[in-house]
Amino acid sequence: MPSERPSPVPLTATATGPLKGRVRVPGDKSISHRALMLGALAIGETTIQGLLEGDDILATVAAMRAFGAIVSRTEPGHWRIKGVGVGGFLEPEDAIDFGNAGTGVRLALGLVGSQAISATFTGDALLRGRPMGRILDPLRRMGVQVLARSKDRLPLTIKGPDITLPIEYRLPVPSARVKSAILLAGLNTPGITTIVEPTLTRDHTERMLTAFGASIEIDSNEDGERIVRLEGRRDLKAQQIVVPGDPSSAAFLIVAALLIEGSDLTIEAVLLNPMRIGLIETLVEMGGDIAIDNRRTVGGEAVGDIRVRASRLRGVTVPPERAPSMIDEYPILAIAAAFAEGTTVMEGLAELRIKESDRIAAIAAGLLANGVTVEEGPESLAVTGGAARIGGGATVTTRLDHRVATSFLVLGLAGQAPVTIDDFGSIQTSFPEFQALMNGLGAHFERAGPAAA
Ligand SMILES: O=C(O)C1=C[C@@H](OP(=O)(O)O)[C@@H](O)[C@H](O)C1
Ligand SMILES: C=C(OP(=O)(O)O)C(=O)O
Repeated sequence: MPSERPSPVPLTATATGPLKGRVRVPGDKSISHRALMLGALAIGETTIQGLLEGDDILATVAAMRAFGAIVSRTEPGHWRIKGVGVGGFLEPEDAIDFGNAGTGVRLALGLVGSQAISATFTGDALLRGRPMGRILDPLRRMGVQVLARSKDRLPLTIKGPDITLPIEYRLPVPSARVKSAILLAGLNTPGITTIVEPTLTRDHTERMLTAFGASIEIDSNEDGERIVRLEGRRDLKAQQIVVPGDPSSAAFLIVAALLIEGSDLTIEAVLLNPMRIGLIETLVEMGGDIAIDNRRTVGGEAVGDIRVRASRLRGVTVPPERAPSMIDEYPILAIAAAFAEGTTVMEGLAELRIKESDRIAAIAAGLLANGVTVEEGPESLAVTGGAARIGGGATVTTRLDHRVATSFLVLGLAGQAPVTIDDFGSIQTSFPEFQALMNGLGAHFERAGPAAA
């Protein structure tokens, strides 16, 4: 299991030539977690093609096995999962270790919370430090018991009642994971579980529940808020799922191609769910030459090929209401902003303080170390770009955060001087192929010795 990480290994990225050709990125992380979880509850055998094989998803595979689902890998990216039926999870013998996977554990707490079993969840040091209260509070209202040594942090044990209560829950924060955890708990809850969503968030759970044959309705109320109603205790039917490319991974290639002169890169078969494309919208506003070809629908999700040509960017103000559609992309947007003419202001970033790391602080410190002008606010970041020389051999502290690590490697590839990250191990969680894929496009990375303590 990924809980104890190997010693950190620094990696240096140096300026690379134009990125050209056609590439694919690994499967979407959000959809990969959900496909395994719904497959584990469905009747019959679900097949998944294009599953992300990063550490986060492998932790979900192990968890679904521990609850009784039969999961096998038939070839790279191809998996089969035989479900146990709604309400059929077995009580696991050992603690379920989610490593670094914040999404995995939060969705699983919901999925397992309404089963009449007891299960203990844990994770690596970073995950044990992250708050789980926003998931546990609604689960407690459904009747789930929670036992935690330290308030609402891992490791913790949950015990589902014989019959969970359906709730109506108005999301206090725009979080797809909170919404999804409650809907997953609703699957084994008699009656109707209702979510009121004042601000839209990614809707992969709703789309996939529909595909698996759940009884789910989506509506809006007179205030324009989105209402999701799920009737529980209905069978799910196994599906054949094709996971599109992860736009949050494609984001690194998109920005690299925009910044590196002479690039003309196409990233094929990327998920284009409207709640995931805020970064593309922002980069186009900044003057990025980005075109979408071959638009199609795959398994109920919009997909397309993204063609990116190197462009001169200018700073913009990114409105706070766009945050849910690009929440994991601010680190790489900040790198793009460092090369843009003028200042890019990013607002409404409160959620970034509680991701794998405090991402506002991590990005600001990394950019400052590389000579970029940054202003950090409690919920905002302003980056002034266009400096003559970006990078300078500075070592960036990634705080074990995969998005921070990958973003600063892109800075090194696009900048005038090399950039070193203190550890590239975290990239395994979401984009294990990053280095090989970039090498294939001509990029060069150098491994240094172990990081100084
Ligand atoms: O639902 C999901 O799969 C995710 C939702 C987002 O988190 P929040 O829902 O907490 O905003 C995102 O940051 C995370 O990487 C994945
Ligand atoms: C926040 C993220 O995910 P998680 O919390 O699942 O690690 C992310 O992938 O950027």
